Amino acid sequence: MDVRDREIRDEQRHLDTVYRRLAEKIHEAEYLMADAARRVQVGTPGALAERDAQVFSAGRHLARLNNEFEDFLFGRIDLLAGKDGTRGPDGAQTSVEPADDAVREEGGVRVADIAETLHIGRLGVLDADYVPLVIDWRAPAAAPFYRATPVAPGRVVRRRVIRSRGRQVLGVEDDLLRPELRALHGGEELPVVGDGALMAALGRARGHRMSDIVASIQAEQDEVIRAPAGSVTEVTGGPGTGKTAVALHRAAYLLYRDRRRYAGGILVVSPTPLLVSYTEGVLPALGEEGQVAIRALGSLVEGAEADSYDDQATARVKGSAVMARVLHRAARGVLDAPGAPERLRVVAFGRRVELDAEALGRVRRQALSGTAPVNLLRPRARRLLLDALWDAAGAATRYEAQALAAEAREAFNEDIGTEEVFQDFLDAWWPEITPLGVLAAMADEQRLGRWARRLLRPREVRQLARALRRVTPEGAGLSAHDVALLDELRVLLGAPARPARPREADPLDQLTGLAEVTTYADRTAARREAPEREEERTDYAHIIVDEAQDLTPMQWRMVGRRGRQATWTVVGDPAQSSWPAPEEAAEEKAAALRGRTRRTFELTVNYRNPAEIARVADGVLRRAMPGAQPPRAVRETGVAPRFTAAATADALPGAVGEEADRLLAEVPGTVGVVVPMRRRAAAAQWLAGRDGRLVVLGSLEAKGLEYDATLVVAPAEIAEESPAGLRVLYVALTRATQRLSVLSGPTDRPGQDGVPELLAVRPAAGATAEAAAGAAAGGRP
Ligand SMILES: Nc1ncnc2c1ncn2[C@@H]1O[C@H](COP(=O)(O)OP(=O)(O)OP(=O)(O)O)[C@@H](O)[C@H]1O
Repeated sequence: MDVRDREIRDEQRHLDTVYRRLAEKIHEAEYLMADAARRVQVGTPGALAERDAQVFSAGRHLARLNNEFEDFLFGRIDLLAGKDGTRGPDGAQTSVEPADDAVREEGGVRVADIAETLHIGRLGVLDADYVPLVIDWRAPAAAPFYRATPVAPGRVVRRRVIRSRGRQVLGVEDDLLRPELRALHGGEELPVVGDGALMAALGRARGHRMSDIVASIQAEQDEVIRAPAGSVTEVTGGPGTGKTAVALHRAAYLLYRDRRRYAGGILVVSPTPLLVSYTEGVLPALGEEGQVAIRALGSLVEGAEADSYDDQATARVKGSAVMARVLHRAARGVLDAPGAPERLRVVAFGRRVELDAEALGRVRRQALSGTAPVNLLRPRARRLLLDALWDAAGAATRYEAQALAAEAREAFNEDIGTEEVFQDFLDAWWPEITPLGVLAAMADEQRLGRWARRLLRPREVRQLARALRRVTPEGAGLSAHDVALLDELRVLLGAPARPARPREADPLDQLTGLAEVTTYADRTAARREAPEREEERTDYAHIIVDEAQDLTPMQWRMVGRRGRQATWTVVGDPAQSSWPAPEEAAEEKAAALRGRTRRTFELTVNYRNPAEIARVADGVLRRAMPGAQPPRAVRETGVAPRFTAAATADALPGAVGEEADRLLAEVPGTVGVVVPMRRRAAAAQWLAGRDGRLVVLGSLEAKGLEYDATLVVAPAEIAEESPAGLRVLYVALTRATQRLSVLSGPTDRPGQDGVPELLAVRPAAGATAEAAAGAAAGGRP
């Protein structure tokens, strides 16, 4: 048996022990649940509360244990003795530095004994004597697995990544962090097997779901994941540096550190529904089923769901901060609807009393003064109308005695206020306004023009009104930018009564037969929560914003409302921004983060793109943002990107089909075809009926996603779609993990080598001619 097989066999033994222990724990949890169920009949509140606590913790535990993990156990570290030998609650030594006598000299060789071996997995498991069989990856004792480097190894001698599926160990890969030592484990030399666990992970085929990176988190990423939750953790880094992966692992880490505070209270904001479905599986794989809300920007408002896209010019108008002022005027002005009643007539004191348009206008203005939400001002408007009628009736002069006047006034309010004529008038003159109702009113160019006076240009008014005409009264045809407007309007109008919020997913719900057993805690919580359901949820404890560079000012306002008390993790890359006015967004971002202190991190290594692809993308980055530093690609595949061309628009469908088929044949996993937004629907037809591994995307939809192979179609058109077009093209070019193919369209002007003009590598400032020539060679077919 060779060393590798022997090591695999040893790890298999350990995994078997772990599963035996897990089976015992599952058995225990089931017993506790059954026991609790038997006590359902006992009625005292104390007994109920105790039973509920027991059901809850047993249920949680059972749900997590039953979670089918692909690789429950994935790591191991072999450590020298710690400096002071103290142990933490998980049984592992806490000291990061080795003991002074951990290493000894023997005949000129430095020798050390392994004093502690820790296995790292998705959950912590103790044996019956409280000795750790597996350490949870988020526990402090697991940090050296991710942090140790040959420069700063701490106590770690060997780091091992264990590849397993279900209950079977498939392989091991070791890194030796203290190669200068002769390390002994149980008197025998510590073997080292294989290399490149990280490279193996990076090279694997991609599916339609993102995988977790728990077995190969790198040191700079681990620092972000475990950063203390205070204030704002801000992470920048180029494409493929793991920002999204790190953000999701951070959510799992925060839950582990302080579940009481964060359970159900973490919101992850993603730019598109595509990215939401791509990333959705990561947290369940980390054992955090249903604990975190991942939402697209277009799905943040309950009852509204974005299902269409704006062109860039319209998006610019809708996203701009000035919209907040336009909406403020619209929310108030919308009451002056065409056809609204212009006169109020009632009978008081036996004669007719009337308020004309002018008087009504005065009452309206008075009612609307200040900033209170319009729908909440109706009672005030009603009161002011009655005041105006009372005055118009000359009633004040009829009563000399004050007490008499007050009494008469009360009777007047009662009589007139309950009269049908008055109530009908109030309903028509001050109806309850919905956010969608205001958007519909804004689709009228004339009215919008009034509300946008001196805020928007006539061309922008026309554009905005036209775009809003697409939205139906039921809310179909909304874009993600409209949803931010709706959110703003909800605040300006005052939230109308909403359907009850669905209960947070609870691990207990996953247990068969328990969904119908409500617990004491549930019942009291439901009672406590009832009044809050009327309002929009604004109480997330932590908000994670992915692709933060793309949030418009209006979107920052929307997201900010959901985290007034929250701590934040904000990840993004300015070089990938498709929003053309970053300074404007920075202001609203600062307001959303409420001046909290920021801790910034930068990720520098591109784990997605092979160097050959990164070189082509970097050329575009230099055009898009001169001086920006691209991340460092760590892999080479030896395959250069391919450049082909369709000289005319007619040739495009055939060329796209041909190239897509070629890529499907070349890679085992997914193929993404990125086309200019306006060609999205057509391209889907060109490629209809192909393998399910193939996905067609508009340029703006590619954000955050990745594919084994990417075909970028008509790069010049993508670059010309908007002022931020070059950055959008940069995004498209950085999606592939294996192959990149670029198909020139009619406006691309490819050179002799087939490389479109935009992608031809220009020398970087200060670079030598040879270096530039070398880079260009990498980009040739
Ligand atoms: N430490 C790691 N081990 C294995 N794979 C990793 C690691 N870090 C990142 N990756 C992989 O690299 C790819 C890119 O990660 P991710 O999508 O999180 O990057 P990103 O910075 O969000 O990129 P973009 O800015 O382009 O959206 C993913 O496939 C991810 O699984």
